Amino acid sequence: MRVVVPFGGRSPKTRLASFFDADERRDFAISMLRDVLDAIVDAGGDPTVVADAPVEVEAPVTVDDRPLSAVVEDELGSDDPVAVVMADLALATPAALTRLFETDGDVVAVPGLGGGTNALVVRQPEFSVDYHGASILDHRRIARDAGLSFVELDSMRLAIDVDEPTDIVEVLLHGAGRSRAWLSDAGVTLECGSGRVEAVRRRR
Ligand SMILES: Nc1nc2c(ncn2[C@@H]2O[C@H](COP(=O)(O)OP(=O)(O)OP(=O)(O)O)[C@@H](O)[C@H]2O)c(=O)[nH]1
Ligand SMILES: C[C@H](OP(=O)(O)O)C(=O)O
Repeated sequence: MRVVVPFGGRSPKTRLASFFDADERRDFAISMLRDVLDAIVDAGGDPTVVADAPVEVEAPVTVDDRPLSAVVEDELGSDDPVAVVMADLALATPAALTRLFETDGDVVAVPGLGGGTNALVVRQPEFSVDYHGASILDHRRIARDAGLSFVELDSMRLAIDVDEPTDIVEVLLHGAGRSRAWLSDAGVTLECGSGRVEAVRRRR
């Protein structure tokens, strides 16, 4: 399946600014992108990165600096199915993505923690995207208004997009690829106190 991977590489992961400076955030974002691309290829997908600035990865990259929804919208609209998988799904595995690609429905969506839409499979050209905010609600409505079936996939590995420091905890707990290694190299570890487990950074 054709898989579009949007990547905002100019100023990524601003919500992690309490942990990482701008260069580090870009480096970490590229590590996650590479993990996601590997998982897509291992799941039999054919990825294209649609980025707002050039980035060197082992997949074709289209550079387009228009807003996210506009660039993804341009990738939809054909009769062939297309998937959209966000670049910050550091826990994505081939098995989780295979399940996504094989789930039936005019539109299959993986809700992200907090209301986003972490992944989509679109099999009907009448669907359109509206990202940001609680986009899962918008995507449900857009599908319903177009008379399309909208199937939501419950997947822990695809529901966690790495936006906030609490998401870093999940990468340290469950991650295996470059993203987890990058965090360890940056001195980020888990701190288990009396409350919820936290990520902390020991600066060197
Ligand atoms: N092509 C493209 N992709 C984007 C853009 N903004 C975000 N993305 C991608 O869309 C997905 C979700 O991004 P967000 O988590 O909302 O944004 P972010 O810039 O990575 O992080 P924040 O600065 O914390 O909002 C990720 O794959 C981003 O790389 C954009 O303007 N253009
Ligand atoms: C782009 C946005 O991502 P989030 O800000 O939820 O990470 C969304 O999924 O609508």
